[in-house]
Amino acid sequence: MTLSSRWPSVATSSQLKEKMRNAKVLCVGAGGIGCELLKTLVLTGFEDITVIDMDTIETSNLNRQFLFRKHHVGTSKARVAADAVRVFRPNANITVYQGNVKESRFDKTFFGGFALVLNGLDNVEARRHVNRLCLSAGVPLIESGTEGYLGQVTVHYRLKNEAGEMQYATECFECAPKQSRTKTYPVCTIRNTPDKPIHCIVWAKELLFARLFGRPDVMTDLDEAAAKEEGADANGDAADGHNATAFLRGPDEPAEAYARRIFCRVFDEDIVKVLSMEELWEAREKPKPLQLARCLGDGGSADQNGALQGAHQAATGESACKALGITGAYRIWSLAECAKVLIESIRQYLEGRPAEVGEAVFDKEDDLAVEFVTAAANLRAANYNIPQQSLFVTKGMAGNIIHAIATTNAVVGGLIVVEAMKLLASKPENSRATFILKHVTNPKAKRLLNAIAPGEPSPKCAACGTARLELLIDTSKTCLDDLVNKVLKKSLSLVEPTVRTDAGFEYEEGEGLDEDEVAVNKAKLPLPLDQQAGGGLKHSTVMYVEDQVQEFHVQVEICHKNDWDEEQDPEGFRIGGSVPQAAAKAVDTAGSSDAASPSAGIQSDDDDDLVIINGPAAKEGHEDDDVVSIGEPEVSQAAVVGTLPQAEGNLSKRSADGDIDGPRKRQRGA
Ligand SMILES: Nc1ncnc2c1ncn2[C@@H]1O[C@H](COP(=O)(O)OP(=O)(O)OP(=O)(O)O)[C@@H](O)[C@H]1O
Ligand SMILES: [Zn+2]
Repeated sequence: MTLSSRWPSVATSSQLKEKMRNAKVLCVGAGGIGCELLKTLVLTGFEDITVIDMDTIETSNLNRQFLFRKHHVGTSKARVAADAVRVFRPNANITVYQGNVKESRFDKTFFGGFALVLNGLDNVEARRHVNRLCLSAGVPLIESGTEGYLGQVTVHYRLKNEAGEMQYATECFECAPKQSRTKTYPVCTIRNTPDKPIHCIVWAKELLFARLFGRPDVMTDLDEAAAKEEGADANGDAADGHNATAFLRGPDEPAEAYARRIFCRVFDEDIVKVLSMEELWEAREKPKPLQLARCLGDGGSADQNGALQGAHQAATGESACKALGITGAYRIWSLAECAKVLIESIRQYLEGRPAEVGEAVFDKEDDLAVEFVTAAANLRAANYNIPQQSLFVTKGMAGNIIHAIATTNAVVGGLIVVEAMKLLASKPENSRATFILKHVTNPKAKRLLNAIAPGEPSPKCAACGTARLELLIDTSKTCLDDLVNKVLKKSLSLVEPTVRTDAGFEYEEGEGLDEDEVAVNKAKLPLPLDQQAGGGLKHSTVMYVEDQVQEFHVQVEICHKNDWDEEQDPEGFRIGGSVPQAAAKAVDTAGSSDAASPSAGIQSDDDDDLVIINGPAAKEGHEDDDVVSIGEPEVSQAAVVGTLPQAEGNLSKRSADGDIDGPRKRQRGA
C-alpha cells in the first residue's frame, strides 16, 4: 500500500499511523542514541519494537541516557530502556535481547523479520556487521552517530518494485570508505621522543600500565627495549622475545619497594639511557631524569621505612588518591603528588587487587587505573618538559572520551524516526542523509541540519559490490593468525572468517566444526602465510574470504611486500580496493588534546569509530569567507561517528539552486 500524498503532509495520515503501529522495527544499541530513539519511537506511535544491547548500565551513562536511574547501574540497558518506554505506551510490544548483535542467533532470518533496522551503535565493527546482515536480508537500515555537537543519520536500502526489480538503491554503510580518525603514534616517538601530552598518556597507558599490570606474555615496547639491553648485557644477543626481567617483581619484594624501583627505572635510568643516544637530541630539547627523592621533596613524604605518609592503610585496590588524601581532578598535581600517586597506585594494584595483576586492561571507569596513568604520564611529561594534565583531562584523553551531548543524541534519535516514517510511507525518494555540523559550516548559513540525498551504491564496495581487495603483506613473516585476527577480523570486521584458495588451502571458523576440525584449523595459525598448504598464501594468490553469519564474500589478492616501515605502517600490512579503512594502530590509543573541546583530536579505540568528512580541507579563517556553499562544507575535523558517506560525493548531488535529488531510481529492469 503506498500513500498517495506527498511528504511531509502524509506524515500525519491515519494510514501511516497504522503502518507505524504494525511495523516491526529493530533497534540495535540502547545507549545515548538508543534511549532517545526508543522514546521517540514509542511517542510517535511505533508499537512493535525489538531492542538489542549487550551492555549493562554504568554510572557514567546516567547524565545523558535518561531512561536510566542510579538504581539501574549494573543491569541490562536494553531491558531497562524497554521497561522505561513501556510506561509511555503501555500497549507497545517491546522485545528485549541483552546480547552482542554479532551473535549467530541474530542471523539473516532474524534480521529478515523486521521492516526496518535502526542503529544506535558506537563502533564500526558492529555497524559493518549490521550493514552486511541488512544487505543479505534485504532490510533497510537507518544508521546514526553522534560525537559531541556533531552527528548524522543516513539511510541505506535496496527497494524492489512489485515485479521484483530493483527500484531504489542507496549506498550501503560500507560503500564510501570512511577515513578513520584513529591516530597512530610511531612507537619510537612514544618510547624515546614524546613531545605532546598525548604521547606521554599513550606511553603510560599502553606501555607502562600494560607492562606492570597486563598480561605478562604480551610484549610491549618497554620489554623489547629492556630485553634487548638485558640480552646484550648477558651475551650480546638481541632480545629473544621474552619479557624483560626489569619489570618483574622479585619473589620477596615488597610492593612499595617494587614501585619505587619501577619509578627509578622508567623516569630516571631509562631517561639517562635515552640521553646517551646523542643523535636524538641534535634538534630536540634533551629530557631530564627525575630522582625519586627529589620528586618526593623534603624526604618527609616518606617515613623511616620508606612508606608514603598517608598510605599506611591496607590497600583496598580502590584509589591511590583516596589513600593519600589527594583531591582535585581538575588541577594539575605537583611532581611530589604524581610520584606519590604512582607509587601508591602500584601498591594498591599489587596488594589490593592481586588477582587482577597480570590480567588488567585499562578501563577509563577504573579510578585506580586513571590515577596511575595520570601520575605516570605527568612524570614522563616532566622528563620531557611537556605540559602536564589534570586527572580529568588525562581520563578523557586516555579513554578517548568525547563528552556526549544529550541534545545531539535527541536530534539524531528524532531524525532516525523521521527517516523511518518516510520509508514506511513508501517515500524513499524523500530520504535524506542529515548531518549536524553546526560549528564547522558557515556560521552565516545558520543551519543546524544539513540534509542531502543518500549516496549511490558503489560497484567497488566490498560489502555490496564486487570489489576484489588487494592485501599488501609480508607473506614470509606474517603468520596465519595475524591474517585472520588483524586483517580479516579487525580490519575487515569479519566475525567467523573462512578462507579458501584455488590451490586447496582452507581455513574455517565457526559453529558446526567438530573438535578435530577446530584443532586442524588451529594448527595452521602459527605458520607463516607462504608455508601454508596448497603451495602457500603467496604473491598473487587469490583468497576467497567468506563470513557465513554476515553472508559476506570478498576476494582478496595477496601482494607480497617486505621491508615495512614501522612508523608508516605499524600493522605491517595494507589493504587496497574499496574497503573500510583499517584501524591501523602503532600504539593504538588516542585522545584529545583538550578534553573540554569535543571535536579536538579524539581518536577511536575499539569502542568508537570516528570518521572525517572528506570535504575540502579547511581554510584558515573560513569564518570570514562570504560564501561557503552547502555543497562544499569546509570541514577538516568534523568528526562524526559511523555512517558518514564521503561528503564530496554526496554533497555534490545538491544542485546549485539547492534542490536535492532523491535516491537513485533504477530504470525498470536495470
Ligand atoms: N556489538 C554490539 N552488540 C550490541 N550492542 C552493542 C554492540 N556494540 C555496541 N553496542 C551498544 O551500543 C550502545 C552505544 O551507546 P553509546 O554510544 O551511548 O555508548 P555507551 O557505552 O553507552 O557510552 P560511552 O561509550 O560514552 O560510555 C551501547 O549501549 C553498547 O552497549
Ligand atoms: Zn556498499
